[in-house]
Amino acid sequence: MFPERDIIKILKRKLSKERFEHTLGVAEVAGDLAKKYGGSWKKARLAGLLHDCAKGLGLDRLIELARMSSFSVDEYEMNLPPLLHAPAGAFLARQEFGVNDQEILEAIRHHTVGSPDLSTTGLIIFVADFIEPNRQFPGVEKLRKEVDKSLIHGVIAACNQSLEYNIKKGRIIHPNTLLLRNECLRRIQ
Ligand SMILES: Nc1ncnc2c1ncn2[C@@H]1O[C@H](COP(=O)(O)OP(=O)(O)O)[C@@H](O)[C@H]1O
Repeated sequence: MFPERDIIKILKRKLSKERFEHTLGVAEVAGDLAKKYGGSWKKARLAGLLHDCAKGLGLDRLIELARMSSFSVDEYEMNLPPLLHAPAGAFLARQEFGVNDQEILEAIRHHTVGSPDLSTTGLIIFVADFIEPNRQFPGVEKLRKEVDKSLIHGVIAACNQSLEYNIKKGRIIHPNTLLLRNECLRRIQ
């Protein structure tokens, strides 16, 4: 696996300026959340750095990478192109960046819609993607406060945000976001 500084150099070349800054923001917040909530700082940072490594690739390439990925890609993802950079990213993280740690790869693979059995690193990346400092959307401050309460409260609020946003947009909803929300609600009851 490459050292962090080499990964950052490659990402700077591959990603747009905004996406690169978002990536650094997610890595920073993910590291802080790992310290606060007992995850691995190193895994959280690496998963944060690499979570969007496939963002910006064309649809054909995304489909190709997602098909090659050892992670299964479901019908929702195959039919919703904005979701494909997650499984494609997990594939690239292993092939191009030499990441073999399953927890990091799964955090990347599930970062967009979530999954009911996410690890601590997976939960951290899922929320960090919403609250990193460059994110500005109505409700982001409220979401940051929920993350301050607990990681699980933060994940529930992030699922709510994502579900409400995608419903308002009239989109087909990937059910994993709802399953993750239910699982987290069960954990705090
Ligand atoms: N459960 C879901 N069902 C359908 N689309 C979703 C779901 N969750 C997220 N999305 C959509 O997936 C896309 C990619 O999300 P994300 O990777 O977080 O994008 P970005 O980092 O560019 O904001 C967004 O358009 C988002 O609305």
